[in-house]
Amino acid sequence: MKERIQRIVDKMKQLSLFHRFKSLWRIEDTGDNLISESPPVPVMDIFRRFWPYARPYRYWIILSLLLIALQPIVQSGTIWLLQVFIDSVLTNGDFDPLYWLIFSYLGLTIIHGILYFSGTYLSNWVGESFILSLRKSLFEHLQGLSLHFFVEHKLGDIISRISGDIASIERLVITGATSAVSYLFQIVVFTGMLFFMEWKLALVSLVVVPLFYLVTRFFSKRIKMASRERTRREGAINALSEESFSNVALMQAYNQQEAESKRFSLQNQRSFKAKMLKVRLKAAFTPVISFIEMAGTLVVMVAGAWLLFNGGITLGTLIAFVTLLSKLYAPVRRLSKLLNTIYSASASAERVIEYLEEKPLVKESAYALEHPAARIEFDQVSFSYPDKSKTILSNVSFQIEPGESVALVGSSGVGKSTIVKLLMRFYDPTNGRILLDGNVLKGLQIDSLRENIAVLFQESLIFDGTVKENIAYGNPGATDEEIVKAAKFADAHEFIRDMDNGYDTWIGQKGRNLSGGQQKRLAIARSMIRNAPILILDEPTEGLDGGSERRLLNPIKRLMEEKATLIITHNLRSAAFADRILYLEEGEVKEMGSHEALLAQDGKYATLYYMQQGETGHETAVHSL
Ligand SMILES: Nc1ncnc2c1ncn2[C@@H]1O[C@H](COP(=O)(O)OP(=O)(O)OP(=O)(O)O)[C@@H](O)[C@H]1O
Repeated sequence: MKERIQRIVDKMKQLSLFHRFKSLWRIEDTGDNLISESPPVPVMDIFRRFWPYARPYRYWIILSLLLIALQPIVQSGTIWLLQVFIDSVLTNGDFDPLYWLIFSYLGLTIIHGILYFSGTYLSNWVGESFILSLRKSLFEHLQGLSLHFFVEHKLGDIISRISGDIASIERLVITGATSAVSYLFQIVVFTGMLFFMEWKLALVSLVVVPLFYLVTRFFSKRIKMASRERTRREGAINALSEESFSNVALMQAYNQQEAESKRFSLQNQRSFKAKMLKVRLKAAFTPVISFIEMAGTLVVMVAGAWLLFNGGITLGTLIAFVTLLSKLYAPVRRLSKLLNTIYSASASAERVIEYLEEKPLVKESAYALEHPAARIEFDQVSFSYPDKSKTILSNVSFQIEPGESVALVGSSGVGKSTIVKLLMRFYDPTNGRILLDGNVLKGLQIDSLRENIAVLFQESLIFDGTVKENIAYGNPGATDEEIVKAAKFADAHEFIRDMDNGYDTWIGQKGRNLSGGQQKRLAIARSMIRNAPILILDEPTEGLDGGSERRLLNPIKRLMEEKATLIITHNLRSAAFADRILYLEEGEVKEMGSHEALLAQDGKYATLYYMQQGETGHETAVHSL
């Protein structure tokens, strides 16, 4: 016998049945962290964290609870009317109460309808208003985070948290809390009635309460795990879709559709597995709870029968007790199910809390700078990116006087764009100071600093809107005349006029309906209309052919007039017309001076310059301007 059992156990091990059964209820660790898990937060802390958003609606929540609670009372009234109808009208043949019975029945049905409509409408209104204010505040919070946050996090996942995860929190804070209150209320009332009816049997019926608790805890924990996995995978699916479709040209040009589909399917399969685990858990939960309920009822019936035969209670009390017990189990079951919903919603809440806890890297200050002359000074500035050990800039010092232009040149990755990011306060220096008109940048209100800067990014950032809207982005209060003037300055007026709807032409997502040069000129017009005393030009002629480049140089020079300008460029023809040039190497300023002075110095700048001239094979465009 012992051997036979051992053989069965061995066979089970061989088939790894036990392991397979266990793995049916677990999330397998795939080690794939496309979107990492958010830190766990206890449910009560989540509730406390989000309650302030629901607080303004607390009286409406109470009213909707009342409306919901009144509905079963009215329904019970209609059942009572039916009883009166059967007992008085049908059984006794007394037709007197018939008229008031009919009117009362109609009246109660109308009242029930009104209660149902107002209760449903109000509870949904409260829920949606909560989502509205939470989503708005998360959006505003994210807008205030540093650029670094958006470098570190996937855009698709951010969108998935703003849209899907936010809505789940409502199920926890509003629907969850209000339903929990109403179920608890029913449980307290029914338990009180059971004790009032027969306290000994009531005590016996409580035997299964710890079982309810343990089973619910077991399932809730696993449902939460599955929900965390599911929301994480949904974030990954969004992130992959966003990435693939925003690089659709690259994907198609390199025939990467299949590889992208594989990556996408993998995340979908993991999301599917997590969802199926959740379904298994939820589907298994209901029969397990029913089994406990039945066990509780059986225990009560056995104890009741014993009490009945020993003269402790009457048969009527026993039947009424068991009927009432089944009424108690309904809210208990609902409460247990609700706990599962709350735990699964808490997985989404953790993802939102993770973002809400993020703080901007740069601290805001109160001092707003008005109309600066724009004298910029970098004083022994050193910098490393957060959590990175590599020093990107070390002891960089230079000044830009009002109206002066300075070009930053040097090989790729030397830290030119990083200097701009520091000037715009996307980051603060690790050491040293940056000053504007003698004020340390860290002590200035960020908005007031950026209001005084017009920036022409390397990649012309065009958004889905009209030509007019894209130019006016630099100064939302600009008049039509000012927009046209800026476009003329930027040599953009001609091509805009030739478009189907002129300045009202829709230019499509990321300006895909425009050529590279046209996008650049629109971006110049936008910088122009800002009329800020500081100008930053990041690779202004990058990616343009010689003709387009020459056409752009004039508007750029016009844009630079009377502004403190910082130009980043690899193209030394564009650098040459700056008043001063800073040659950077390994995060340090190696040479500084005018184009002519640096050529006379015959150092690294001069070598690079002559090398480029040799490559392009023609004289500097500067002299031809
Ligand atoms: N967000 C970031 N986190 C960590 N390192 C970064 C980050 N951004 C840039 N770097 C690193 O900082 C260094 C300087 O980058 P930066 O963009 O300033 O160079 P650059 O001189 O402007 O280069 P390019 O001429 O190619 O545009 C590079 O080594 C880059 O890898």
